[in-house]
Amino acid sequence: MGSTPNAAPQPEPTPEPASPAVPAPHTPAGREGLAALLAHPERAVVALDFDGTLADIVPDPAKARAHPGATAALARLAPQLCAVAVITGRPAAVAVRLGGFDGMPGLDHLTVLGHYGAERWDAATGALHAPAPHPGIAAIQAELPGVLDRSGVWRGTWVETAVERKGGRAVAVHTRRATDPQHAFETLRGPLTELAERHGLIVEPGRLVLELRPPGMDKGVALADWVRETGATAVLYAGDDLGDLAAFAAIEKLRSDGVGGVLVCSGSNEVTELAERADLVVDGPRGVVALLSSLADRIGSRR
Ligand SMILES: O=P(O)(O)OC[C@H]1O[C@H](O[C@H]2O[C@H](CO)[C@@H](O)[C@H](O)[C@H]2O)[C@H](O)[C@@H](O)[C@@H]1O
Repeated sequence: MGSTPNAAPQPEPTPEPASPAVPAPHTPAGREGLAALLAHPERAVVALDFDGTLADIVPDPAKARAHPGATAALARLAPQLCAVAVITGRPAAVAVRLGGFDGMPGLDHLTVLGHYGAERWDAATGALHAPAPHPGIAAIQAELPGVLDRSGVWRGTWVETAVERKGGRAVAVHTRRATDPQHAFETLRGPLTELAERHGLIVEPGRLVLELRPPGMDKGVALADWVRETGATAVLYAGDDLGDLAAFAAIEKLRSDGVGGVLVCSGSNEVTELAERADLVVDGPRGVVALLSSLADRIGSRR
């Protein structure tokens, strides 16, 4: 048997692209937290914010969706960890729908803590636990048109789409589509704070949004309770907005109690406070997907 003289030369097989390394935190505490997570992933948890972290920011909140690849990356990582959660200002059911989480293989034990932790949805049971609406919300909805009208900050078109009703449990006033979004945000902040306080509510400022919601819960309380419930020895949290600072503070506290922690900022030019406190800054939701994928690859390669 000789070789076939006229056979076309076979191309060299293309090597599998090497999976990118897990990005290194720039702080010693973050490196320690990541080392703890990688040493015992089965005892580690990952929690993520939704808008701006798992989903790109878009002008219409109803049109937000998980960044392409985000849900799949989380689903690949989740079975290798003790637990994963999404902690969001959205109603839990809305985040589940926008994220495409329900029924996603790999996310069968996902927990979604909505309304800053006041609501809870568990993929394992499909059950949604939500408190009764705060009575102040109905009063606010009635007074809000007058307050917005008196502020005089819009040009007639955006105000109809500025109010997000959030299932009757909170009201978010968005200024992203105003003629001058930052000016509208600053002009509305005082009157909306006065309105909220008069009805026993608080104002949660976010990325060109002022949310009027019940007090008594925040992402820090929600994250700390959930981490305690899982018994995790390491936790990574990723967020992008001011509401995520409470979760960062909770991780700093957990670290002082001996739990490894990694603070990840999904970077943007709209909010700088998180980047200043984070152990690792990634390039928005795209960077979060890359981080989740690199963790899934790294942990998976050792099994
Ligand atoms: O905790 P999160 O998951 O970050 O949710 C916080 C608020 O995010 C949403 O608003 C933001 O995303 C919108 C869609 O991209 C964008 O239009 C808006 O400017 C952002 O502030 C959401 O609409 C709010 O209800 C959430 O409370």
